[in-house]
Amino acid sequence: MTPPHPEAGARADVDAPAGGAVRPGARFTFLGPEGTFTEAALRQIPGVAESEVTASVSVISALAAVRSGAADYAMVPIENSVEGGVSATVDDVASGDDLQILAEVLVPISFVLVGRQGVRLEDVRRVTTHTHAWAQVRGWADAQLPQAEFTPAPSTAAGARLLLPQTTDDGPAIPAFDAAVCAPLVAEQTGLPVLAERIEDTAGAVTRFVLVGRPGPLPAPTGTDKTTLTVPLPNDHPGALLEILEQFSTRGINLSRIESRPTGTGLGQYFFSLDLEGHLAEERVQAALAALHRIFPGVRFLGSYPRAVEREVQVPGHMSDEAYRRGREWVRGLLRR
Ligand SMILES: O=C(O)C(=O)Cc1ccccc1
Repeated sequence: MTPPHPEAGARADVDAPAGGAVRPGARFTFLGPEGTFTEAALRQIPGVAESEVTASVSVISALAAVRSGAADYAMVPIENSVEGGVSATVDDVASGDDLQILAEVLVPISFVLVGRQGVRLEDVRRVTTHTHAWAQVRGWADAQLPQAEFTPAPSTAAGARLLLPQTTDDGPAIPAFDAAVCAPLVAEQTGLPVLAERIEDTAGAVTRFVLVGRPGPLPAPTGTDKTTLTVPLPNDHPGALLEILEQFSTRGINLSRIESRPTGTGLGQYFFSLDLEGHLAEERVQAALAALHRIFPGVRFLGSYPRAVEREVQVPGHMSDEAYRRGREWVRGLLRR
């Protein structure tokens, strides 16, 4: 198992009472199979070791299992410090039945190249792995494996398993791939030989994973929280992006991620996926969301949850809950005159 990142951590608590994150006896799923970075993220959630855990073959099927009730929570990758957003996750949570993020987990990422039995580094021609892993080793592969052709796999661990001895009805078959890029743990789990270690182009890369459930009570505010939203961007609304940003800026709300994604309905149709620093329990966050909803009724709330890296949110004095309350009371007083 990948050791926890020094800054990693998730405060979802399986024993948490109502208002806490994860229910006891919950069933979990993750982007599998055994040995993915996503599994390493899931194992950081307290109580998972004693819970029912099943592997899903893709992000989409993990989230579908939560929507259908086949699982209560899914761990999926959402963002990488080198490669950016994981589109399968960002897009899937933005449409269909509502889902809710309950926790985030950071996992440090380092890759090895494993080979099928008997293959040497210089013989590698066909490589497979997850597209996000390939994007993070492309420079190394260009230099060390200039002849190699890349084919995407559903996950790093799924790609590595394609190198194991295969048998068909006609007897043993040579695997379709020579090598795969995966976590060091997968080499231990499968016994596949390691052809090269630490092959990532950028040392210190971190992937952010989210634990997703069906809509329910919010994890309690901790003072170091994040809220995730998606906002459709009407293309007949001049200044729409500026108006979205203004709702946060005028309320002193910092954004920690913002990315645009095509809606898939036609060229020029986009939505924004963003994380803001703060919790829905805070007045300034409520005010920003209410304003966003007036202007963009399609805004979707995807959860408020503790940040993996604790960093107290600095709220300007005039944006505090107390300042909002005083303002409201003053106006009410005027109406009572
Ligand atoms: O394929 C995996 O192991 C995953 O969990 C997805 C992924 C791939 C590459 C970097 C981080 C996460």
